[in-house]
Amino acid sequence: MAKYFPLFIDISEKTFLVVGAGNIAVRRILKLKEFGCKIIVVAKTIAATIMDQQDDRLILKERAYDSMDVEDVDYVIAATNNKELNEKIVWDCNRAGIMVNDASNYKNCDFYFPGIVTEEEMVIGVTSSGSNHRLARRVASEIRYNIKEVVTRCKKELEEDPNAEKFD
Ligand SMILES: C[C@@]1(CC(=O)O)c2cc3[nH]c(cc4nc(cc5[nH]c(cc(n2)[C@H]1CCC(=O)O)[C@@](C)(CC(=O)O)[C@@H]5CCC(=O)O)C(CC(=O)O)=C4CCC(=O)O)c(CCC(=O)O)c3CC(=O)O
Ligand SMILES: NC(=O)C1=CN([C@@H]2O[C@H](COP(=O)(O)OP(=O)(O)OC[C@H]3O[C@@H](n4cnc5c(N)ncnc54)[C@H](O)[C@@H]3O)[C@@H](O)[C@H]2O)C=CC1
Repeated sequence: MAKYFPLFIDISEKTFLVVGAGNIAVRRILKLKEFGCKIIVVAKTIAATIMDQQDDRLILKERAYDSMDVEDVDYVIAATNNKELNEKIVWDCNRAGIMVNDASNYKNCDFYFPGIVTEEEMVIGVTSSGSNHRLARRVASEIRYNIKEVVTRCKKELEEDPNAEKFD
């Protein structure tokens, strides 16, 4: 039975702390940015791709993580290449009652980061419930490829006949 429920949360007024700024963290930072939240990044080394994107919604702190960093944030993503450190971040968050995601250990996550597909106002999140990351990626990618056509066609059909339901 699937147990990860896709809550759609308004994060535009929320603050994320992302610890780490390598490949995985950057992928997530760029995706989160599309949803308008404030993001604080703490990392010993920050990837060049986001270095020039600093503004009042993306704060970059190039230094080692400190337990105090989880104070006053709403959600935390632990995405360093040090599993023990990610685990410590999870511990700090659990103690402070903050929702946390550990990119290196599916067992440590309060929430998963899904494969995300957006098309205009439509948002689709894909997860395999932590069971098969490659499959989640593949399925998200296939939906990404088809989404524009599906949304455009459904809109057109609804405009032509709002009562004609194709499927239940
Ligand atoms: C549980 C979860 C927790 C979380 O939220 O972090 C998690 C955990 C882990 N992923 C790992 C590996 C990989 N993850 C991917 C890809 C994605 N992983 C994503 C989400 C999640 N990953 C969460 C729910 C996953 C689910 O739904 O099943 C996606 C959907 C979203 C995103 O990451 O942006 C994104 C597709 C994005 C897209 O394309 O749309 C690939 C493929 C690739 O990158 O090409 C690989 C290599 C796999 C291989 O090679 O087999 C490892 C081992 C790390 C290590 O070995 O060190 C762990 C840790 C563990 O399993 O404990
Ligand atoms: N969930 C997912 O989709 C996937 C998760 N992973 C996991 O994600 C993690 C990160 O992987 P990558 O981004 O490829 O690593 P990376 O090596 O590209 O980046 C690691 C980042 O952690 C930072 N860091 C290390 N020690 C730190 C400290 N004490 N304080 C602050 N920052 C520190 C580094 O400065 C760097 O920015 C790994 O643990 C890996 O197991 C890997 C593949 C996919």
